[in-house]
Amino acid sequence: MDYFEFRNGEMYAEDVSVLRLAERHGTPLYVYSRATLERHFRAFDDALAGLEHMVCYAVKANSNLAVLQTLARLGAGFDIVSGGELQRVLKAGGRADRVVFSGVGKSEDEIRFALESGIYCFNVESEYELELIDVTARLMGKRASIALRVNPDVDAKTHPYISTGLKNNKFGVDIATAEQLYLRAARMSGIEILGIASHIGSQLLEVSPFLDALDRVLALVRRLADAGITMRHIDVGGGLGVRYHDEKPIAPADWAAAIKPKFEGLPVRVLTEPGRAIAGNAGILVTRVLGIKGGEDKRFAIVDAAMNDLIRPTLYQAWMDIVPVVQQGEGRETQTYDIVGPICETGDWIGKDRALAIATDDLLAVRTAGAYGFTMASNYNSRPRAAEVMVDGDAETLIRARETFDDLVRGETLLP
Ligand SMILES: Cc1ncc(COP(=O)(O)O)c(C=O)c1O
Ligand SMILES: N[C@@H](CCCC[NH3+])C(=O)O
Repeated sequence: MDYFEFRNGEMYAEDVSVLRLAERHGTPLYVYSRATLERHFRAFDDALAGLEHMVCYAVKANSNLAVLQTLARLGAGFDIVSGGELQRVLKAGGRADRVVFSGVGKSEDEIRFALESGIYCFNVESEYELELIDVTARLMGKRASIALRVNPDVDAKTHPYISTGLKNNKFGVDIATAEQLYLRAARMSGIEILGIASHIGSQLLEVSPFLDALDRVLALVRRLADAGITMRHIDVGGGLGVRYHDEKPIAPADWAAAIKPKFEGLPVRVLTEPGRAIAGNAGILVTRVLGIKGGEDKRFAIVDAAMNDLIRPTLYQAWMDIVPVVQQGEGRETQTYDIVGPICETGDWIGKDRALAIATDDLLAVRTAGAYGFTMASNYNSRPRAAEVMVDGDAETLIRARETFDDLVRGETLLP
């Protein structure tokens, strides 16, 4: 559910007209709803009530500072995958001691920055990384808290590009060899073992892969306990899906109800790292129809948003809902369009074969664009990145200004 609704045929973001937002801030424009972000975070937090837990919002989904600040104020933890994301969390007022640092390729600089900042835990993804964290921590006179991110080899039944927990995915430590690595870690003086993590993929629409992965993780937890290594937390990774089209997402409460019995009698803290399920439906991308071309065989609506603004359709053949911001019948016949951007790539499309009653200058909203929208944007074709606006009730704040042409050449040097 979200707070983008139609009133008298016109789309509203909470209590603000999307048409007005586009007039004020131009297009393409990302619009976020603060109430939606808050409600989704609370849905996870409430669902895990009764268990000691920490909901670590996956910053990669949407790292706008105001988004992070909104969640930090609710007491969120954060899942980061780079030093840049840590910087953003700290700048937004997030607490370092609620940060877990995932990612397959942490650099020494990033590890040092995380240790200096006092993060809660590194999710370690390989033996060489464990060694690097150990050495770095010792040189700094510190001990690094870690969890091993184990790869449970479970099919999450999602798009191959966003599956993370299969043996042939690059993520994590093979669960079969993890016990040996824990035993090594236990002997490292720069390392303190805190827990165990796994992550099986994103946009998951079934609970069973979570349960399969958890069973494998818990079997390892028991073996480790026998070896004298106790886990203080278990990070149950795997991102709940959202509705882009006709998917039936799992509610956080149902997910929590399914996993809770597994933790009965286990004195551990439960962590989870939702990104898309918190931010996805909290955002739309507003774009203007620049013109229409083609005829009977093929019609294109050229819009001012492109794959540099929203790459999900191009990258994953993702279906994203596209709706007119103002539903107006007059002078508009419903036709089938490919909705394409101005970028010089055949693959630059936002939607294909969409039946829409639209005309030049109309505004369209791409729904469920709050996650992996702006964060995956680029300057390809030297296009300035879009502005971002946060709506809160009937108030709005420009939380990131549109880039200018000057921004596009800033920081570069001509040869002498
Ligand atoms: C380790 C880790 N944490 C969190 C996420 C966020 O996933 P989602 O946005 O599906 O919740 C991902 C993405 O797959 C991930 O790999
Ligand atoms: N960027 C992906 C999800 C990646 C999840 C992170 N491992 C998407 O837009 O669906």
